[in-house]
Amino acid sequence: MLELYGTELSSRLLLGTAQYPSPAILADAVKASGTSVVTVSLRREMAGGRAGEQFWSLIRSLGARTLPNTAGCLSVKEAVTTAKMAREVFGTNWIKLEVIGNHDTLQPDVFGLVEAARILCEDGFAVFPYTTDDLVVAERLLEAGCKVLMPWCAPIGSALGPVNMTALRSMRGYFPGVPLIVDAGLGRPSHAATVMELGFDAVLLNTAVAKAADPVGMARAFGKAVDAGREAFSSGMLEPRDVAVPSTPMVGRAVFS
Ligand SMILES: CC(=O)[C@@H](O)[C@H](O)COP(=O)(O)O
Repeated sequence: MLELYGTELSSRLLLGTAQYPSPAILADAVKASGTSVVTVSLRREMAGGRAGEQFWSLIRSLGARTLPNTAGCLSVKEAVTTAKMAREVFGTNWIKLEVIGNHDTLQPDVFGLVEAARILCEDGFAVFPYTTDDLVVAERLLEAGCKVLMPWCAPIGSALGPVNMTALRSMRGYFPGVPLIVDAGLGRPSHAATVMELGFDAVLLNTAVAKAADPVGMARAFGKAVDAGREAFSSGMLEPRDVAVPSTPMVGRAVFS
C-alpha cells in the first residue's frame, strides 16, 4: 500500500487528465488504469468556463482523489496564487507544484520551486514538487517541508523514458525513507516497470496514455506494468553477473572428462 501525506492509496499509478480525445475516454482510462489519484490543472479548468465546471464534475464522479497542479506557472507568485485557488476550488490541501523554468524543455525552475514549496508548506499544503533528479535540490525541497519528491525521468510529454537511470538510482539510494514518484517523460509501460523495479514508490504520467491510439488500453497496460515493477522490486531481483552460472547442476553428468 502506498502512503502519501498520511493517506493510503491502493494504486501506485497517478494519472493526468489532460489531452484526452473525449471526456468519456478520459473516464474509461482512469477506471482502466486502476489509479486512485488524478491530477487536474486549475488554470485549464478555470479558463474553460462552463466546460470547466462540467469537467470538474466528471472528475468528481470518478471516485479518485484529486491532485491539483500548478501546470504552466512560471513564477513563485503565480504558483502560490494558483495553489491557493486550487485549495478553494477543489477542497484539498494537496498540490502538485510545478514552477516551469524553460518553455522548450518545460524544465522546473528549481530555485523558484524550492521557494514556492517553502511558502506553501508553511501555509499547510501537502506539496508534491515536480523536480529534476538533482540531489541537492531534493534536499532543499525536503528542508522546505516537502514529504514527497517527484523527479522527472525525461521532459514532460517527451515519452523518452528514464534518460538517466544512474541519477534515479542515486536518488532512491540517497532518500530511502522518502516516497519518490517518477513524474514526466514516461513513454511506455516498460518505462514505468523499469523505474518501479528501481524501488520508486509510484509514477505519475499523462501524455503516454492520453495520446495513445487507444488510451483506455494504454492506461490498463500502465497499471499492470506499475504493479509488475513493484512486485519485482519487492521479490528481490537477481543482480546481473559477468560470468555464466549453470542453471543445471554439473553433478551426475553422463561422461566424465
Ligand atoms: C499531468 C501532469 O502533471 C504532467 O505535467 C506530468 O508531468 C506528466 O508528464 P507526461 O505528460 O510526460 O506523462
